[in-house]
Amino acid sequence: MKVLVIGSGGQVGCALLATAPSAFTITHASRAECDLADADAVRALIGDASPAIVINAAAYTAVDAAESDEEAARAVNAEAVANLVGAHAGKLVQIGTDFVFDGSANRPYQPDDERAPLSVYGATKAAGEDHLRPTDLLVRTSWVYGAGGRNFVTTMLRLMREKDEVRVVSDQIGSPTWANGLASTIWKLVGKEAAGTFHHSDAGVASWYDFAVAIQEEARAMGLLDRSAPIIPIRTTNYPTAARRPPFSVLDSSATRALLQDGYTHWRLNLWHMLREEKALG
Ligand SMILES: NC(=O)C1=CN([C@@H]2O[C@H](COP(=O)(O)OP(=O)(O)OC[C@H]3O[C@@H](n4cnc5c(N)ncnc54)[C@H](OP(=O)(O)O)[C@@H]3O)[C@@H](O)[C@H]2O)C=CC1
Ligand SMILES: Cc1cn([C@H]2C[C@H](O)[C@@H](COP(=O)(O)OP(=O)(O)O[C@H]3O[C@@H](C)C(=O)[C@@H](O)[C@H]3O)O2)c(=O)[nH]c1=O
Repeated sequence: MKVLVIGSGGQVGCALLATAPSAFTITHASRAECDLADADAVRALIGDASPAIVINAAAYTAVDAAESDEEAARAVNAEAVANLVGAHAGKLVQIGTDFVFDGSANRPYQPDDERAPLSVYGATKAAGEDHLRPTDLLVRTSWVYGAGGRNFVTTMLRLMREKDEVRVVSDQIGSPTWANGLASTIWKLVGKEAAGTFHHSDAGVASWYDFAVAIQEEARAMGLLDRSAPIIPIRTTNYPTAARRPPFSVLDSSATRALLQDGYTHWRLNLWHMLREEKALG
């Protein structure tokens, strides 16, 4: 079966290419090959590739920059999804975010829970979800990181090498998720011909502070960091950002796990796997 992976230069796009099962014939396109905001370019790409399934891993993911760049964020996160649906009669697989929720829940978010995004990024991603058809597949995930990508883990490793101390918010709770595990779940859902909305996050919850502490501990243990910087827990109000973020955005992935009949992997174990890959990249 022919699958076109769009956004192949991003961290999830790379992970999808790295984990693609041999049963699928993969073609892929990066931003340089197709600007998703250009409806004609999208039509041409899909016409040339003639895939059965399109996986869209491209997005405007700069959460703070989106607050002052709404048009560009909407073009990629929402209008491009409409362009893809318009150009492709077969299944579209779209990747969604925990940031469509406002974080006021006192239990993990279910796929059909009400969305109430706090940020432009979250709002434009929610608008993108609204373009999907019942036959399409939406996989929402959270706090994604992959080796070689731009993400919280690689930012922390840099700050821990450069700074005398690192201050990290301890009052935003979520589930860090390894891009490779997410990609494997997407391929399994595609293999099962799943449609509708599914959640996939790694098991366990953490604050960004907890995550930073684990990153330093694991990176020190495997020799990826040769010094430790004090990590100071702070409140969100003491780390002002352009975008508001949900204080609690844990996703309930149990329906996904039940359908796939596979287990959860704890985020800390997947962090170790990612750091091993990061070390191998040098
Ligand atoms: N990162 C995270 O924590 C989370 C991500 N997600 C979702 O997962 C998906 C993948 O994210 P992730 O891999 O982390 O993000 P990345 O930022 O690593 O990758 C996104 C890719 O999209 C490309 N892109 C941006 N604009 C366009 C455009 N106009 N046309 C074509 N390509 C474009 C980027 O290219 P370039 O680099 O050249 O700009 C980049 O290669 C997204 O839908 C995101 O919303 C969901 C939850 C958490
Ligand atoms: C770099 C840094 C960030 N922070 C805070 C800011 C923020 O509240 C939190 C995470 O920061 P980041 O900007 O790295 O991550 P952020 O871009 O908010 O991550 C989000 O990205 C989008 C794409 C998603 O879909 C979400 O699931 C989520 O992963 O940590 C600190 O407290 N100290 C620091 O030194």
